[in-house]
Amino acid sequence: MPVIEVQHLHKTYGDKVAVDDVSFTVERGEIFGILGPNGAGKTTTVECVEGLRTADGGTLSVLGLDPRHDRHELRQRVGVQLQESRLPDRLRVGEALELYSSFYRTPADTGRLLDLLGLTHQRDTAYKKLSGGQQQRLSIALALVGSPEIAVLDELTTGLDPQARRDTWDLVEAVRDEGVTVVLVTHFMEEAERLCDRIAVIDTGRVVAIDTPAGLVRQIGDEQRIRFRPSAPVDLAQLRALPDVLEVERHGSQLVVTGRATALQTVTSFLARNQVLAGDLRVDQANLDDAFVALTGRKLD
Ligand SMILES: Nc1ncnc2c1ncn2[C@@H]1O[C@H](COP(=O)(O)OP(=O)(O)OP(=O)(O)O)[C@@H](O)[C@H]1O
Repeated sequence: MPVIEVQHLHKTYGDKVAVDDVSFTVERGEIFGILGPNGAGKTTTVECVEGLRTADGGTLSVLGLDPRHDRHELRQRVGVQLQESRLPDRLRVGEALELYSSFYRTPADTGRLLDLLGLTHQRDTAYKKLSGGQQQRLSIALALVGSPEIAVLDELTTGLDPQARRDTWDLVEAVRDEGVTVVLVTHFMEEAERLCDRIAVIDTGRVVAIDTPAGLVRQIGDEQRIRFRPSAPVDLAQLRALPDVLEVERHGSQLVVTGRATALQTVTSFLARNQVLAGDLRVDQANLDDAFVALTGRKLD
């Protein structure tokens, strides 16, 4: 049974339609991504799920509860990591965890949580002395301190350097391995691709696709792009006529061939037959970036 069911969610701010028509379900134990550009309506969607905002239309069920009426119960069972959360500068890590623990019926073991999030040595460190990555890890710890069944993490790696980002990804996987269902709001393609079991792609307040990362890429076909510099002139008409080749473009001295999955073998045999060498050969598979462009007609960043 799904732990979250959202159907035809609609939310406006004055005249502005923030969420037009969003539907999705999240199964227990998965990492579910909500991916889309800035302003797509991701945060508004999850805030309605958390009971922090009231939807204007649609139905919501979270752990069998209605966020509109059961906010207090949901707060005990859904951990929320807010975008850009800040704590008082002088509050120490251990103190913050003890304080937040006191809000919950079944608080987590804070020592274990510090250990899980790699903050054991920072227990007595004041918030303002923590690095960006450590502050982010603390905000995840605070989302988990009530032993939630679901954790909602919103833009959790924005502003982190690449290493801290990768460390945070490992942590999210560790959280899921503890049995927590994770809803991850992100506008980073790489993050969604690496972490999520399934992704809802949201654009201008609507869901444009829901699938696994590989499924989203499959939706746009298994095209590949082959780039090389031929050592001798190539007959482009013959190249275009090869099976599996969809398109051939010349970019200066480089040829770019777009083709189906087996196009590489076809193209390299053709070149060998014509005694042409393929210099600087590079093959790119379609990725989630290409899928996003195909689904929404524009790039994510
Ligand atoms: N409190 C508010 N009042 C008025 N408009 C708002 C409010 N909050 C969000 N919006 C607008 O609603 C739209 C959706 O915003 P939302 O924050 O849900 O998008 P998002 O996909 O989470 O974007 P971001 O990644 O930038 O947070 C945006 O156009 C935003 O400007």
